[in-house]
Amino acid sequence: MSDHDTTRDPARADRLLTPQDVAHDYLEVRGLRVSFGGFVAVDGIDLTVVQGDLRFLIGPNGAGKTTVVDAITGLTPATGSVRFGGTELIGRKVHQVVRAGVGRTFQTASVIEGLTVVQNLDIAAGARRPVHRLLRPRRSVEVVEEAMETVGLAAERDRPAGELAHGQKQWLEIGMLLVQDARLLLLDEPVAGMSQAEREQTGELLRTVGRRRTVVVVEHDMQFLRSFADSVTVLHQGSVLSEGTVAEVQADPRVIEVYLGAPAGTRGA
Ligand SMILES: Nc1ncnc2c1ncn2[C@@H]1O[C@H](COP(=O)(O)OP(=O)(O)OP(=O)(O)O)[C@@H](O)[C@H]1O
Repeated sequence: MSDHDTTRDPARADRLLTPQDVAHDYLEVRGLRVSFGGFVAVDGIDLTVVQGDLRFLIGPNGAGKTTVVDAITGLTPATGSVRFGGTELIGRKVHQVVRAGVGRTFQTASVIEGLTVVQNLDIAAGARRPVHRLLRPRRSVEVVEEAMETVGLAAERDRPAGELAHGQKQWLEIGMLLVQDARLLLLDEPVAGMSQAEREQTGELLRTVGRRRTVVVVEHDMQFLRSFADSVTVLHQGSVLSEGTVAEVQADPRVIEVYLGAPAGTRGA
């Protein structure tokens, strides 16, 4: 764990889930296809991600990374199959995908700036709570407290989210996914704009969270990827170009040609 990481309690992240929650969890994408008008943005992608394998999704600008996340989460119509926890997600509405245990963050944090950390988490906890659990606030309080510890924001609980540092807002968003019982987390450029110290803390947080959840990280930051990725999928022009460990992918001539060898600006770094 990083030197900066004094407030997190990894055991708490695990206590948010029961063994039954995670028994069948893995993401299985088959033949995923998305087209906008006549333009095919995602062209028949296969992707399998298991719990405990911190997967990074990389590729040049326009490769289709965000569109894949949009398709999995129901924001963009798609064909093919996306299964998580035994549930088919294609054709489901956004709120149904959330109920199936899938959560995402966006490139720009979407916390409610005028509300405090704890209020943001409370709202997120309520969003997915089934009606029969609305009458059980104590469990919700516990879940919120545990999530706050996990993401290292317990000391900031009563601060308005708008006053948080950039990195802290991203951690709050991840906390909001934890209280929603998200078991598949899809994170779009979580360390963009962060300081080095914040990146390290975020990496450690993702490791902790990813131990018992399925986590996919869309990221351009190669240093961050080298430090924290367990495995990598490289997209190019809507298809999977390469997949493997960081070392395997970095040594793949096709990846060097279209991505790693490209000027940093075209990688969106
Ligand atoms: N709503 C849309 N309508 C039309 N084309 C779109 C739409 N959304 C994305 N695209 C196109 O689909 C392709 C894939 O875009 P996407 O945003 O998924 O790429 P990306 O790999 O996430 O890129 P970046 O690294 O720049 O975020 C691009 O050519 C993009 O212009």
